[in-house]
This record gives sequence, C-alpha cells and structure tokens, in this order.
Amino acid sequence: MYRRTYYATHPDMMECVSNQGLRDRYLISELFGPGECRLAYTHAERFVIGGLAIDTAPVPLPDQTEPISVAGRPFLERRELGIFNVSAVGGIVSVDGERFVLAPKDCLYVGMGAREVLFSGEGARFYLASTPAHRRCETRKLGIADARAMVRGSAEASSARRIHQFILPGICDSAQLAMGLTILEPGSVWNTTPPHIHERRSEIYFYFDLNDAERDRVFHYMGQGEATRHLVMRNEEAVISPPWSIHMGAGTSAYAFIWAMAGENQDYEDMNLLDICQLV
Ligand SMILES: O=C(O)C(=O)C[C@H](O)C(=O)CO
Repeated sequence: MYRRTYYATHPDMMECVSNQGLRDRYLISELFGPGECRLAYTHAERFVIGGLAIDTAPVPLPDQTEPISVAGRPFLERRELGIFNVSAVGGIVSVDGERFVLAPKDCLYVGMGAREVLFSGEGARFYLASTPAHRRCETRKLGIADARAMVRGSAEASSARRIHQFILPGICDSAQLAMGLTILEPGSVWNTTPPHIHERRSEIYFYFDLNDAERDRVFHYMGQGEATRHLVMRNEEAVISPPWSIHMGAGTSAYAFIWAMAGENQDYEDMNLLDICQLV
C-alpha cells in the first residue's frame, strides 16, 4: 500500500552524499495521481505522508495490508490523521458517514479509531499526514479562522509570513500529531528564519501554491547547522527533516507550506534557534 519507505538517517550520512542520494533519502515527490490515494511510509516518527487527487469518483483511505494479523483492518485503527485541502476547489471528506466540506486550505483532524474515510469532490486535492496514536481525540474540521496565527519575518528581509497553527494543544487536541500552514506574503520568499532544530521531534514540510506550478522552485535547506545542504523542490513535494536537521527554504516566488511534526512533545516552542551566522 506504500509507494516507498523512507529510512531514518544519521547526520554522518550527509557527508559525500550526492544530490540524488539526498533526494532519495528525504524528498517525497509524485504525491498525486488522478483518482489515487498515494502513501509513503517513513521511519521518522513512523509518519505516513499521502496525496489524494479526486478525479470523478470518491476515493477511500485504504485499509491496512501488513502485517497479516491486521490486514483488512482500518488504517486509523492505531493512527491519527491530519488532512488539508491543498487545491483551489472545495472537497468533501466523510468520516464514518459524517460529511465534512473542506474549502481550500481547510484542515480536518481525524482521530484514532475512525473506520471509513472517504474523499470526494471533482478536482480536489488533499494532503495527508498520519502518525501513530495512543489515544482517541475528537475528529474536527478547522478553517484558517480557527487556527492560531503568528506573524513572523519582515518584508525587508523577504521573510514576511503568517504561521497558522491548526493541530496543537489548545487549538485541536491530538495524540502526538502537530500540523499547521505557513503562508508567505507576496514578495517574501524565506521561511523559518531564524532556522532551528528540535531534537525531540521530526518534521515534514509540504510546499504548494508556488506562483508558477511548473517553473517556480523552493530551495530547501537541511542538515546540521555547520554542514547545510539543499534540495531544489517543485510545487507539491514534501521533504523529511530528521530531528538533527534544520529545515528552512527560499522560493523563487511566494508560496505556502504545510508543516507536520511528531515526537516526544507537542511544545511548538521546543526549538533550538540557530543564528544565520552559525550556518555553514
Ligand atoms: O515559517 C516558519 O517559521 C515556520 O512555519 C516554522 C515551522 O512552523 C516549523 O518549522 C516548526 O518547527
């Protein structure tokens, strides 16, 4: 059921790795195919990352297939799920018969134990991030007005942006998943300045809404502060950030991105900030 498995990596593995090697280890591409639910499995906090593009017919979240002892049981038997509508049209997600209409950039948190998750809405595209869960939290739809907004950066530094926290304690409870949406102001291109690492959490960025979906790119920086590397990313690609790695980017246009974190805590502020001058 998974198109690819991404393994955990050690910072030493960044040395001498080719650009292609870097992409193979961290970049999640080709997330969308018409009428398909595409899923990738990562050993980073056991995240499952997915993309779902609706053609005409509804598409279900698949049941588990492995191991044999759980084959046929619901995907969310022991997981929770965050869903964002990343398209320009409305979409619908039905959870055990309850219908949620998601406008562009709306989010749906689905708690552990949901049995049937069905996606529909011609032309809608959904981005999915799922992590293991140890408790059931309430399924909830959140619009951008429900999120906690933080204004960061400045136009002078080309980093003016709004961080919208959607799935975090006090906004929408979850077992461990944290998710949000950051939107760059027109003319700004830098995200996550100053950069940071968080040893107790892994993070996955999904870049979308680049001005020109074909030609614009985001240069995403990763690695330890003293040994940074970059990946050139296209619209609607995701990148895994291990706990030892910074994660920041600069685009050739403004853009938006969804961040998803999981790990030992849900304290958004648990970050070691690095000064730009520390980066090499
Ligand atoms: O632009 C930013 O700054 C962010 O969106 C930062 C992310 O929320 C993040 O990296 C949280 O760890």
